[in-house]
Amino acid sequence: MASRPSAAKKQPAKKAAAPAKGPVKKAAAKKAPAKRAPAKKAAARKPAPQPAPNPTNGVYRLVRALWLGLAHGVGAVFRGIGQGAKNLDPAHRKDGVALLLLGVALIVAAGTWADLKGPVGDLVEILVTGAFGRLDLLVPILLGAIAVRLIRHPEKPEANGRIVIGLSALVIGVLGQVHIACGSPARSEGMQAIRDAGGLIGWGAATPLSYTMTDVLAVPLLVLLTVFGLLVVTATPVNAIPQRLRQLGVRLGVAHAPETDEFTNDDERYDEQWREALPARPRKRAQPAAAEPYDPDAAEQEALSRRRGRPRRSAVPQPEMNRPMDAVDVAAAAAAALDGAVLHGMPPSPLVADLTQGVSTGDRESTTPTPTPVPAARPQPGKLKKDATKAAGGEPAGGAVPDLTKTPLPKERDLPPRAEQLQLSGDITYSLPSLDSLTRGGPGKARSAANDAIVASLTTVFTEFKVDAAVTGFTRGPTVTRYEVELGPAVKVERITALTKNIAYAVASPDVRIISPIPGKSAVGIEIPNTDREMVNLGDVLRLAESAEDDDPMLVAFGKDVEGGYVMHSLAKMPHMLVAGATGSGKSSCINCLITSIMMRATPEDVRMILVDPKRVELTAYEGIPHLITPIITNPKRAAEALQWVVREMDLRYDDLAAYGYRHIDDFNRAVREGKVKPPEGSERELQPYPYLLVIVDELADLMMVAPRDVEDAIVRITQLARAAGIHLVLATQRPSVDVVTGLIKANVPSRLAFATSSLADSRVILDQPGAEKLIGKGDGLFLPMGANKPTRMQGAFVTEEEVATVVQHCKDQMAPVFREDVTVGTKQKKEIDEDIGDDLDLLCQAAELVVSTQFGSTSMLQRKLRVGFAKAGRLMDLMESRSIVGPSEGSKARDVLVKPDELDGVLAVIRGESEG
Ligand SMILES: Nc1ncnc2c1ncn2[C@@H]1O[C@H](COP(=O)(O)OP(=O)(O)OP(=O)(O)O)[C@@H](O)[C@H]1O
Repeated sequence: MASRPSAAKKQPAKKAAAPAKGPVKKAAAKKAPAKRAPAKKAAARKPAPQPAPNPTNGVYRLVRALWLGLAHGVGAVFRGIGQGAKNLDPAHRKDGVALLLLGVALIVAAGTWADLKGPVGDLVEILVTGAFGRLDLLVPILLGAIAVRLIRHPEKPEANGRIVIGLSALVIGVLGQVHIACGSPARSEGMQAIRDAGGLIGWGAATPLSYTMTDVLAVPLLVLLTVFGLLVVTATPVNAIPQRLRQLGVRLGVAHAPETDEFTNDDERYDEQWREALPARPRKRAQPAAAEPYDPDAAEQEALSRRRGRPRRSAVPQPEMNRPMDAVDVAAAAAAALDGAVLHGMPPSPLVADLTQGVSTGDRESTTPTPTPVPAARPQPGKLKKDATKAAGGEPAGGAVPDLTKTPLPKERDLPPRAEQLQLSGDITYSLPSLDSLTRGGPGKARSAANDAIVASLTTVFTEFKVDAAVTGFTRGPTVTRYEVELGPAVKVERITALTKNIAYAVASPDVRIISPIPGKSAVGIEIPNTDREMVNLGDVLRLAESAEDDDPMLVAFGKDVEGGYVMHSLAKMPHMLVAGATGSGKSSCINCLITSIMMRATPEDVRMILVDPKRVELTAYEGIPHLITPIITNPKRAAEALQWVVREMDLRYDDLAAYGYRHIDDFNRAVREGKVKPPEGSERELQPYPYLLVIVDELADLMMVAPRDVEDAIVRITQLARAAGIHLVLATQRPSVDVVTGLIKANVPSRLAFATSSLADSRVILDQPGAEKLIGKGDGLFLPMGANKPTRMQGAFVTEEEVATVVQHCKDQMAPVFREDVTVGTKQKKEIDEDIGDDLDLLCQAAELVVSTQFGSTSMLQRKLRVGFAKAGRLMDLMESRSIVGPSEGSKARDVLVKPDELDGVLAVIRGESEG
């Protein structure tokens, strides 16, 4: 009814405008007069006040102008202050609020506690006592507490809302109860009666409840409100109350602190052990941004430059340059230069080498001629072991741990003093298992009735929803078929994606995945699981690799993609991979395929493996294969140690690469095979090609639980550098959460294989995109190799336990594994360093080495060579005397040295506390 007159009013205006402007302008013409009409009316009404008496007109204008000027001025001042306050540092603002609250608390305290007189006192009584009743005394305390909290925790603004809500509930609940407890005075009894009870707040909270439900129900409800307020203020969920009470009891000293978590203890103990065992290497963390695309070359270059940044020292000793050499110098230089091997039949010591190097790089200028440096001979590990054993009175020093890798060298040398490489022992002729040991599958179905039925269903859906699209073909993979849909002109791709649920309904499968577009085609792909899925046999994939005559030993079979092509990749090019998916999704089968592929295609000379299986049952089938360099590791702590060993191995390989001038282990190996590289003269080392080292971890989460920092550090270090050293990681986990697959790990592991995940979040962690949550398990995977930005869907290959057993037996029959004993013994023995050595362990070792290798027990030599004061040198001498390394002092004469150079290793082991255990 109301609209009708206005429509009627508009009508004439429209008509009037229409003939002049034409139809296009109709709308504008329609609106404009309608809007203007009321304005005109107002204008017509306005002139009424205008006729002001003429004589006062000027004064009126003046007063108005003055008033407006004043108002603008005051407004500008306040706006300026407001703007200034906005620009104020948030910390100052918070402090200001807190101090303001403190001031208010002070005033309220004066008004309520001290009965302040005057207008402020009256105001406090009206506002505070009026609102809070007899609990007004608590208001200053409350305000004070809030102010103190604001000052102490300004960084937690998110808690403010919670505290306001909690306090409000608390105050209302308590005051309501006080009101009821004081006899529920009504408004009619006067304001004083209400002030003597719970105040207006109490009255407001209790009266409606009492009125509608009687006091009997009102009180428990108000108690509940109070409890709620208390819980909110203290941020305590109801189920955490016992724990909070226990904590409170512990704080008040009436309860005992609960036992610390076993893992925490373990972690601490483990960290402690590593701190003891590892050389003091600065704990540097690489910080590649997780979001940045992985560039292995850049990462490697960066990591390499960091390595090169560290001072390098020559193993070749150089005598001191700045003053005439005395007898001591000559003895020290000669012992080190001739490497002890000539003089005393013992290998050179890295410490001595470093010491002599330190002598030569003094900060003074050279004045004396330098003796010709003699290249240092390389030590013989076998011999070293024997020596270490001998020194500790016939007991094996440091267990069966080979010396050179057990105590990682603190400094880099041009040539690592070791001859031990991972290698096949003897002249074994190793034959690879025959492909016949793996079952042969069929070629795979090309088309089935199920596919035709789905094409029909899709066509029906498009027709029913009136989408101009048609299925133009499909490619059938083992698990899913991808139907290609071409759209008509001007049909949006979104119309297909919007139909996902309808398509899923029509084909009776929830796992419909839409790819838009199919890479390289102007078509939308709809992946729908096959009702008649097929298995992909590992043997079939490997047969293809064989026929392709690709002899890369690291080439492994992954499965078959949705277009029916076999998926194979070289792990050496990946260069590190993350395999993740929910339990039962097919990870272990994938790992089995990887290991079996390696066994089928590579000799232990080509590829060596470290298998980490914290679940204990997944990889037991591979126990004893010759490709292993250590028994399968099931203890997560040992696994963490093994990763540290891999870092050391990588460092040693890099040392070789640097020393012989190669950039990649493949080039070095080729040169070794062609006899192009020779060990330096005097070295007894026999150069061997380095095998690839493949480290497979079947549950990363278990490792990350035990030693997250060390594992992450090691993984990051390995993944950054190991590519050129021929070391590759495969990390599998069924818990792809951010605390397991951390940003750092992700940023350095560029190839990802996702099997079915339980959530979209997991898919994002693995692939940085959704998709894996739509996979259907049992080997259905999305593969994102390094450099690709769209994952490929594939069905993982499968190898049966019997096939694995046959291949393993073949390998085991040919040779036994040659284990490296030092892989997991890094910290096996708890070190017991004598108390009197204290922090001087390193110095003492250096002193012992210097004295024994020079056979010269002089305190002043220690002073000079170790650059320590007289007191420290004397103390070192005393420590050596108490360990029977040197004899007693004979005045100004040098002391007798009681240890022969070939016993030095044992003595050092004893000093380091490694000989027992
Ligand atoms: N590629 C595959 N082809 C066919 N079936 C498979 C494939 N992969 C896995 N399956 C089936 O799924 C089952 C579970 O696979 P698998 O043990 O590899 O899962 P998982 O992800 O390792 O689980 P968990 O983490 O619990 O060990 C297997 O027993 C097998 O029947």
